Amino acid sequence: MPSSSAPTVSVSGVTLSFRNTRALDDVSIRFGEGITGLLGPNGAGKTTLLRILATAITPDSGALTVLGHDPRTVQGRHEIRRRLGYLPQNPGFHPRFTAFEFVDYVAILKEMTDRQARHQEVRRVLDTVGLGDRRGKRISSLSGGMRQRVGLAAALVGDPLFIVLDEPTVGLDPEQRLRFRELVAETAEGRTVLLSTHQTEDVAMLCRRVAVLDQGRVRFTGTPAELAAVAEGRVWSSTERDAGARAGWRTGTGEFRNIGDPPPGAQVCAPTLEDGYLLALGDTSGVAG
Ligand SMILES: Nc1ncnc2c1ncn2[C@@H]1O[C@H](COP(=O)(O)OP(=O)(O)OP(=O)(O)O)[C@@H](O)[C@H]1O
Repeated sequence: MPSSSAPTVSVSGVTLSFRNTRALDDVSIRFGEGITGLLGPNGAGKTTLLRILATAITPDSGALTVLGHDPRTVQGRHEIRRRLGYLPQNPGFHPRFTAFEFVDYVAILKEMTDRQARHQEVRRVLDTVGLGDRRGKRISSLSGGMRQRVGLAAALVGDPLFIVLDEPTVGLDPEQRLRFRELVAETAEGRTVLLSTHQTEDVAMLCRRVAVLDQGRVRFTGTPAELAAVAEGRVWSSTERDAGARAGWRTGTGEFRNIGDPPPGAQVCAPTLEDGYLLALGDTSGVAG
């Protein structure tokens, strides 16, 4: 994916299967500094791609570099891990850990051996995510939004250059989502962030670039505005459900919003990112870039 800055992550022809499931099929994507959104429905392969980039698993074939290092080599994996912040979908918090203990534990795994410097860093990242005054609280006693912030703090420890966030806004209420997005936007400065989500709102509000993944394949890469433009002239309203539409749904006004190829004389509407995303799913004609 072209970017205004040089790509820091480059994935080329990556394929990975789990038994009979091809989770990723010839995936190529490049991105640089700033936040790139990885949008896709459940089972699209987002987590699998993130886990590969986080050096947790290795693809069956294809090439990739992260910050100039190849995760297929031992040395490359080591170099990437030293510069990586990873918030997995289920961070596996030990419920009896306090926020401080959990982030400290992650800092130890990141080889921060100087206890005093490490504790200072743990306090810094907990302050960054607004949990400085809760650091002694057990994770089991924190709200979902606060737990996600503990996860983000753990991803930020050690000041990583590449941050991977796997569906970080799932389960958050609208206010928590806003707060979390703000935090991610602030921490993305000067870093490469890859954020997987199935919420187009996350992408619209946060991302400089976006890739759509569906059934293990890249269906689109570009800017959020370019993704919305995929639906230009392909969204129309009608009073009855339009059987010829690829998809249609009733809106708050009682009218139907349809996407696909509009019939002659249709009342065409301005497209949204969501329309572009829905059209990009499973539709590669003139879309993948
Ligand atoms: N460890 C595994 N063993 C077997 N199949 C797997 C494994 N991990 C993922 N898959 C399968 O690979 C496909 C892609 O899964 P993946 O979790 O990467 O998708 P996703 O886009 O992250 O979905 P979700 O939004 O539901 O997390 C799915 O069909 C999934 O069932």
